[in-house]
Amino acid sequence: MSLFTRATTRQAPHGRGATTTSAAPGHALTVRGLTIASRTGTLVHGVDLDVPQGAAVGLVGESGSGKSLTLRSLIGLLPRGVEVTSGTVGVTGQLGMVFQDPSSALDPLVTVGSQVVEVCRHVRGMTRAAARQRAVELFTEVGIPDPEARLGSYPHELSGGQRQRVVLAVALAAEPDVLLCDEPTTALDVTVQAQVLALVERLRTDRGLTVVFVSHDLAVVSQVCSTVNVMQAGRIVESGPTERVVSAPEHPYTRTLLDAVLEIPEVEAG
Ligand SMILES: Nc1ncnc2c1ncn2[C@@H]1O[C@H](COP(=O)(O)OP(=O)(O)OP(=O)(O)O)[C@@H](O)[C@H]1O
Repeated sequence: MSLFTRATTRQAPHGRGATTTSAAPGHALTVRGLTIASRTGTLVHGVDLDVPQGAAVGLVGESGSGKSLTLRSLIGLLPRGVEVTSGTVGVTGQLGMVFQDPSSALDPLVTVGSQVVEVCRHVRGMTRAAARQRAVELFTEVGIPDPEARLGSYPHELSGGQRQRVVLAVALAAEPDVLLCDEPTTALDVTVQAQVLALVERLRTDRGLTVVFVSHDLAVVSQVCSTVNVMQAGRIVESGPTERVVSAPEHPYTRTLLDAVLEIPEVEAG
């Protein structure tokens, strides 16, 4: 299942060393000194993050820089053997998570409609009929054509883009306030990726959702996020408004990420 939610007031299993509080006023998330370690050593070193309510904030860095662990720790989903050793995580509202690969996020043996219905019933306490109606509404909201008919489809019967839309519908079924997105478009081709990014942006503005968006691709993050945090080797090395970070990067590593984006040849539309 791709979705995990929790209430702020409940203690989440961040790890032995974490303290959970409410976020600073006006913020959905306030993270201070987040440190994550495994037996082999420290993987994330004292990360600070400020995510204002309703904003889209990006976390960008190459593979292995610690983005996923940072995101997963917020929702208590660190892998076995990895834990938060110190830090404060302030959360206001419910968190929902969308993972990179829609094929593994969805159960291949259950129809996509049932996967949304299950969340509506178990997280929202809806009756079966109300949950089915809600599933149709959510499929419509995320742009799945012929939503009633699509409820009965299995994940393999949908395109990659449609599967990621279903994953978003499953996440939205729990009515989260904050959507944590871990490379949600990486498995998609460029055109579909742009559509899903536009959808995330629309959901943010229409629903007033807060979005935390993780990607290795600065170009992708800059399409969605007004603020970006650049992560290298478990540390945030630069943060700021995306426009400033992209136009006048201060850290050499950010410049390297930008160069990587600029080296990609432009593809003609059409
Ligand atoms: N289960 C684990 N046990 C031990 N070390 C781990 C575990 N998972 C990740 N790591 C290590 O923690 C570091 C950060 O990993 P993380 O997955 O957060 O990076 P990332 O920036 O999200 O990269 P990717 O985009 O490839 O997932 C890496 O050095 C990785 O090898």
